Amino acid sequence: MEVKARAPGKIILAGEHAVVHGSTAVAAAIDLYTYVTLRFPLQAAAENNDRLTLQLKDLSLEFSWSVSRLKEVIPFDSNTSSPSTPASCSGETLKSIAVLVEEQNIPEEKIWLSSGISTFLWLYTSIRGFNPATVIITTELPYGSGLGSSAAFCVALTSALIASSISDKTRGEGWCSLDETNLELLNKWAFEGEKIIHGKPSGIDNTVSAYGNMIKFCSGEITRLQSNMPLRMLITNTKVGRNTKALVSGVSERTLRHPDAMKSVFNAVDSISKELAAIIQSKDEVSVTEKEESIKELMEINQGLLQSMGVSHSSIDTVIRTTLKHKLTSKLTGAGGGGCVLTLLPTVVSGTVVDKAVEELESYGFQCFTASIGGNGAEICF
Ligand SMILES: Nc1ncnc2c1ncn2[C@@H]1O[C@H](COP(=O)(O)OP(=O)(O)O)[C@@H](O)[C@H]1O
Ligand SMILES: C[C@@](O)(CCOP(=O)(O)O)CC(=O)O
Ligand SMILES: [Mg+2]
Repeated sequence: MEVKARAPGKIILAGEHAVVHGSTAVAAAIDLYTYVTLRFPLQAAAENNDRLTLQLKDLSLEFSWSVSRLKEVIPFDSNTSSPSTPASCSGETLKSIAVLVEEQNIPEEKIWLSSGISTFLWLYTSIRGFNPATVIITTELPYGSGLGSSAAFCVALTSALIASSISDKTRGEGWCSLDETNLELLNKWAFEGEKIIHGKPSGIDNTVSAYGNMIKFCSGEITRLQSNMPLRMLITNTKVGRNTKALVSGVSERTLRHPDAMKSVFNAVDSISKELAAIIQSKDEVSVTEKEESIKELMEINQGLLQSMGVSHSSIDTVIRTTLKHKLTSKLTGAGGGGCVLTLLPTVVSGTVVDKAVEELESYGFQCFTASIGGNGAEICF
C-alpha cells in the first residue's frame, strides 16, 4: 500500500516570536511543499522485512531501524498513547529516541537533522505503532531558513500517517484535502512534532501548513483571512543558517530579564498584526497604493520590534539596506537570526526596479525568489 501527502511552507507577514507570547500574528501558506511517500510492505513481505526506513531523498540520506529494536528502546505507554489522542513526547521517551538517532551516525555537518529524525520516530510510532514501512521525504523548502520547513515536515508526515488508516481510499483523483476531523487531528499531532523541533512553538506554522490560506492566529485561535488586495512579496534567503529553537529561547530569556519592557514590545506587535489583517481584508474605498503604504510602515515597525527582541542579523540588515536603496521595504520572516527576508513588491513598482534589487541582492550571495501566497494546505493522494 502506498500513500502520498504534501504540506506547504509559510511566510509570517507580521508577529513572529511575539505570537509565542500570546500576541496576534498573520501568516500565509506558500506554494513550496514537503512531500511524503509512505509504503507499507504486503503481509508476506513484512515477515521478511521488519524495518522502518526513512529516506531523505534531497540529502541522499537513509536511516533504518529494525522494528524489534524500536520496540526494545521506545517505551510504549498504552494509557497515554493512541493515534486519536495526540500526546506530548515525554523527556524520558525523547532520551530513548535520541539513542536510536545516535545509532544512525548522522554526518557531523548534518547534525541539525537529529531533531527532525527524533520527531519522525515519535510521530510514526505514536500514530502507526511498531510496523515496518519505507518513508520517503522530499522538499522544495530550504531547511532552517524561516519558511517553516519543520512544520511542513510534521504536517506532511502526519497527513500521510493518518491518511494511511482511512478506510475509504478513492484512487486516481490527484491531490485532495482531508476532512475537518482528520485535519484537526493531524494538526494536533504536527504541533506535538514541532514541540520536539522548536521547544516552545506557538502552533502558527503547523496550523497554516495544515489549513493553507492566509490566517490571523492568536493563542491557538485561527481566523481565515480573505484578502481583498493583491499581495506580492520577494523572498530573499540570506543562506545564514540558524535554529528556531535557540532563537525562541533567546527571546524567552530576554522576557524573563525585562518582563515589562518586553510586554510592551509584544503588545505593539499585537496591534501591528491586527491592523495588517484589517488592511488586507478591508473592502472600503481606500486605494491599493494607500493600503500598500500602510503595510510598508507596519513592516518597518515590526522589523524594529524584532530587532529589539534580539532576533535580527547583519545579513538581514544588508537585505533591508539594499532594498531600501530601491525604495522597497523589508522585514525578516520566521525566527530570524539569518534565514529569509520578505520585501513588499507594491503594484506600482516596475519589473526593472525589482530586477535591479534582485541583481544587487544576489551579488551578495543571497538567493531571491517569489512564491504564490495563500494557497492550499495539507493534501493527500492514494
Ligand atoms: N524534510 C525534512 N526532513 C527531516 N527533518 C526536517 C525536514 N525539514 C525540517 N526538518 C527539521 O526541522 C529543522 C529546521 O526547523 P527550524 O529550525 O524550525 O527552521 P524552519 O522551520 O524555518 O525551516 C531541521 O533542522 C530538521 O531537524
Ligand atoms: C519564531 C516563530 O514565531 C516562527 C518560527 O518559524 P520558523 O521555524 O523559523 O519557520 C516561532 C513560533 O511561532 O513557533
Ligand atoms: Mg520551524
